[in-house]
Amino acid sequence: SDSPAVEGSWGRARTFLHPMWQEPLAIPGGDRQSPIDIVVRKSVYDSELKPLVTDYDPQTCQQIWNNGYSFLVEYDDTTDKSTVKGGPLQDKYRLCQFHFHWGESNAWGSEHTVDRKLFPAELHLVHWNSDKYSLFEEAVMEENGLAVIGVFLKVGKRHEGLQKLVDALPAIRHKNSVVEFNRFDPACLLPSNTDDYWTYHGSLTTPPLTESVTWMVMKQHIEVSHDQLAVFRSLLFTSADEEVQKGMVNNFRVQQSQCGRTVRSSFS
Ligand SMILES: CCCCCOc1ccc(S(N)(=O)=O)cc1
Ligand SMILES: [Zn+2]
Repeated sequence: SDSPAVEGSWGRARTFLHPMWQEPLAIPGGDRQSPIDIVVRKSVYDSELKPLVTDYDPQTCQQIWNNGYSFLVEYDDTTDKSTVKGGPLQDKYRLCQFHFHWGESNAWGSEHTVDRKLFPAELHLVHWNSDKYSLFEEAVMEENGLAVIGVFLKVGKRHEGLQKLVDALPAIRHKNSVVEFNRFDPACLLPSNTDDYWTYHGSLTTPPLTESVTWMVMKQHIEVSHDQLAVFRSLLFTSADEEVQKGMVNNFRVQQSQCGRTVRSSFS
């Protein structure tokens, strides 16, 4: 059927499969898709990997909006004001947005896993190669066009820096709602140690799924409170005019095969 609601394999119960998560049949190339399970003992320590250097300007924060898959905090990427370099990167990459993926319960929600360990949520800080390209939309199609920092979230103490963002979410409950959001420093969402990470070549985890991403997944997680995550789950996939409202949960992609790729670690 073409409706997003599909018959669950258990008969009567109906599961809502968000249109985006009906995996496409053919993917361009398709041998470096994301997310994957990071098998720690198979990762290879690379002493040439440098520490990550992030330089974010909170003034470049512009808006926060619900795009029907997640909520995005968008930054002004018309200049090199908020950037990442170093690590596995040869060039400088400009921050354009960050967003999260989470589950309906604290038992799952992350896109990447570490030795099959699931986290309740995962933060993605999305950057594009401004040394080689002039627009995100251009870089998204290119081999080394994007660099995404992944940070795992665990349930624990309240994250004071996150709260400003959590307080803005009720205003963007529905798909396509936007509110102005300024002066947010994404560095507050990074773990204290950003020297230890895994890196591999992969793809976007939502359409267009292009294989243009250098992934840098932080070894150290950050902690957020149960209540803060509950507000993420109060968002909706659907716009205000839709007859059936669907809670924005489980907005993660199924894991993809490693296809012989090597995951490198910056730590031994
Ligand atoms: C040409 C427009 C493309 C819009 C889509 O952009 C994305 C999609 C996924 C990711 S993720 N989950 O892999 O970090 C980052 C950015
Ligand atoms: Zn993402």
